Amino acid sequence: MSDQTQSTVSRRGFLRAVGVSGGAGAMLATMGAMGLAPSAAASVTPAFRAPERSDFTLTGRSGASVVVLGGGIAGLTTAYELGKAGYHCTILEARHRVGGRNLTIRGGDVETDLDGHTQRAGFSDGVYFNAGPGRIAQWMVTMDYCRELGVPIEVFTNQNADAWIYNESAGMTEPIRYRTAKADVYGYVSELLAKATDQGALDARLTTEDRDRLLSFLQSFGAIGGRTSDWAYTGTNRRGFSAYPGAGNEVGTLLGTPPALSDVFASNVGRYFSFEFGYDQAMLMFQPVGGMDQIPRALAKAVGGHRIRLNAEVTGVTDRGSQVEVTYRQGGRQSQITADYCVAALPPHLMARVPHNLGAGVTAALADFPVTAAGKIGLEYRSRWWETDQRIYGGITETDLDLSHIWYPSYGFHGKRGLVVGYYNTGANARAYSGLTPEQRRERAVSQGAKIHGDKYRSELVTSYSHAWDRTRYLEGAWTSPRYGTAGYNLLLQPAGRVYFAGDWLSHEVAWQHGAFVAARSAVSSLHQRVMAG
Ligand SMILES: Cc1cc2nc3c(=O)[nH]c(=O)nc-3n(C[C@H](O)[C@H](O)[C@H](O)COP(=O)(O)OP(=O)(O)OC[C@H]3O[C@@H](n4cnc5c(N)ncnc54)[C@H](O)[C@@H]3O)c2cc1C
Ligand SMILES: CC(C)CC(=O)C(=O)O
Repeated sequence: MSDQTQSTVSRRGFLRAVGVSGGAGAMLATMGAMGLAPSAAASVTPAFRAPERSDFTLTGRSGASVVVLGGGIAGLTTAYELGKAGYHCTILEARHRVGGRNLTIRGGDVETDLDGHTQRAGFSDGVYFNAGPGRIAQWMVTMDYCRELGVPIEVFTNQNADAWIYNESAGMTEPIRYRTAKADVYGYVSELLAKATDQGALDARLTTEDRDRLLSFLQSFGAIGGRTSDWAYTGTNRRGFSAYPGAGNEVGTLLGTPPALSDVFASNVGRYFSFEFGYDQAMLMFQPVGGMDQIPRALAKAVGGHRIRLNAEVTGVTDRGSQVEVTYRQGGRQSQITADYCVAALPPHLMARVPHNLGAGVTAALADFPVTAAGKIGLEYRSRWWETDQRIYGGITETDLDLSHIWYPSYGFHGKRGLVVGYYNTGANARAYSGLTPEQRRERAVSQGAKIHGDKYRSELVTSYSHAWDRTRYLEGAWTSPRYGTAGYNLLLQPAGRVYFAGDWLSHEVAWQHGAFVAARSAVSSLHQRVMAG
């Protein structure tokens, strides 16, 4: 999904979550962001409460049997929650490990993709690479599962004033720090708006009181001069220093004067600023200590290893009326399992290919989820030069290169080695990388990243591992774009006979584990209600 779509959806989602709709909500959010007087807002604003802890329990117990297809977050959660209520669940997972897209790569891990490229990760002890999910927002139910399952968490730095922005297509030859880019963009935008306001251009929209409040807000927001200096932006220490202030009379050396207004806008650095406003990407964000796969590992432990069959590829689903029969291939042999119910938690485009007797409408609906490609590379370095030489401790560098984003680790600060995510891209950029060999991907990522970070980006590199989600067997994509509101989407929210569906693709939080958790809860609730009704 595009950044624009993402942020539009994000804002709408936020307002809906706090029970504010339409123009009033937008106005209040804008006023809040501007720090304007809340007097009018207070009378119409419901309390802006954070979502409370969201633990889940089914009321009543059952000994019914359930076969769960897929051991990703949704499949594991299904078995975990039903298991708490007494059900007998068996998970069939095609891969050699649970977790699905929640995949953490460590030294010694071996993965072969659909093109036959085999990679054995050579990462050092203690170094890991989250090839799929990397961050969790505070409000997400994922946090509740971490708490309930005893998975320790730590802050994931999703935004860093000292990380870089690099827009090669705008003619930049040097990266610029986020803090510098922000100071200049906010400064010039504030200057323009203050001038327009003061010259009366907005009088139809503003009362005299509004105008004064807006001008006062802009002065502090953009660090601009006052009326006597025509609200000019001339730079500020928010841009940073080339030599930071020190002892005695060392006042420091400011990072020069800002480029001209027109050059700042031409550099297009401002396109990245809205990211951190997203309700799903705003700091603080979190990650499990030791790797994202601590979540599926903990779920699998709670479910019980004896209930999980790995390397078990589902090959058929037949609803027999009073039971469901599932065939699967494991160790070169076809096997069969029969249960009272089935929860299918496979990616929809793959479930569509599994032979079944649930009807052509179900197949058509499952096949109607457009799939997005995404890819990441983990680059292990023998030194943490981004911390020692560039003073970047976590966070993300944004670029218009085809590598898109570079992530610095949010763990192991000041350690000996560390892992940088050298690209995290989607769509056409991801497909361009997934069509390469792992060696070619690494070369492309390193030669691009070196434009921003210099020679050490290559010379300090020890080893790498890249993951192409569209070329990953049993997943064949990073996430889908559901066609919400269509008959097909709604059909899959209902059981097809004794078969229920679950996965992030049946939620409004696609591409987030939160979506997989809540979709599993929904399927489980619906199944349990039916069982309890007898
Ligand atoms: C690059 C990337 C970045 C992401 N970033 C984040 C993030 O920062 N934070 C976040 O919370 N989420 C993130 N996500 C999304 C998150 O990974 C998913 O929402 C979540 O893991 C989906 O879980 P699921 O159980 O619905 O599906 P899946 O993980 O797709 O599980 C489906 C399972 O079915 C199995 N399967 C497939 N075919 C068969 C078969 N025939 N028989 C048996 N089993 C089969 C698969 O092996 C898999 O285990 C990201 C995803 C990607 C790819
Ligand atoms: C497209 C994003 C929403 C995927 C994701 O969950 C993430 O990288 O944070």
